[in-house]
Amino acid sequence: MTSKKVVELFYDVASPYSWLGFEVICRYKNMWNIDLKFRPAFLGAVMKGSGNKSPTMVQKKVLYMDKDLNRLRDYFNVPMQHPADPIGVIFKKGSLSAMRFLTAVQEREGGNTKAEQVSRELFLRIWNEDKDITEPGSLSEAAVKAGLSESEIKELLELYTSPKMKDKLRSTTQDALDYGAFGLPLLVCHVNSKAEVFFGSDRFELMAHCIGEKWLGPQPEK
Ligand SMILES: N[C@@H](CCC(=O)N[C@@H](CS)C(=O)NCC(=O)O)C(=O)O
Repeated sequence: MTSKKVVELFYDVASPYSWLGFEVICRYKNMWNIDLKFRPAFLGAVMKGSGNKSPTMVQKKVLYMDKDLNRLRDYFNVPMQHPADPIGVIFKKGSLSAMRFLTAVQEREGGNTKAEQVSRELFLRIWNEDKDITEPGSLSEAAVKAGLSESEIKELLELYTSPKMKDKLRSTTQDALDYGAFGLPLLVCHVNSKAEVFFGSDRFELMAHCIGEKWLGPQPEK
């Protein structure tokens, strides 16, 4: 049996395209011979660190993205709805607490299962239910829906604001920048000791080609 290729997914729940990339790679994680590693990162710091500017600074990009995301919702079968105030949600409230919380979930678990469930609940809160993701009560609601126990959640609420989790999120974000990130999602495939880096949720076909796997579209089981 050939060894599994490591694929890292850098994502932020404030990024709708990250949600699309996240759901697609989750659908393929057991179909492809890959070892998927979630890398919760902070988009604001990726933008700043790379000298990029948010696409929302350009009115025509905003109008295009609005249409693009509506089309992609059906194509990817991801239940995305725009929040009433996207700028307030993404920039004023932001995702720093949520990404620290996810960092803590992953650190505590040492694996992917709970991180996957809590990530999905946070994506749903912001991009489907138009609900807060900044307050401890909101993070805890997402964790309850993801099936975490009361005692796990209590521990996570103590852990996520710790210097250790802040440093961990910072270093993951730095890893993304070191791979050349200027936005998210970022997929990094390790092939023959080389890192192949893909930006966006629209590069899976090429990525599959590079790792020698078959691309069956964003809904492979349909
Ligand atoms: N074409 C990509 C676009 C991804 C994208 O626009 N991501 C945003 C965050 S939601 C970003 O980081 N943009 C930076 C840029 O476009 O320079 C896709 O379909 O996934």
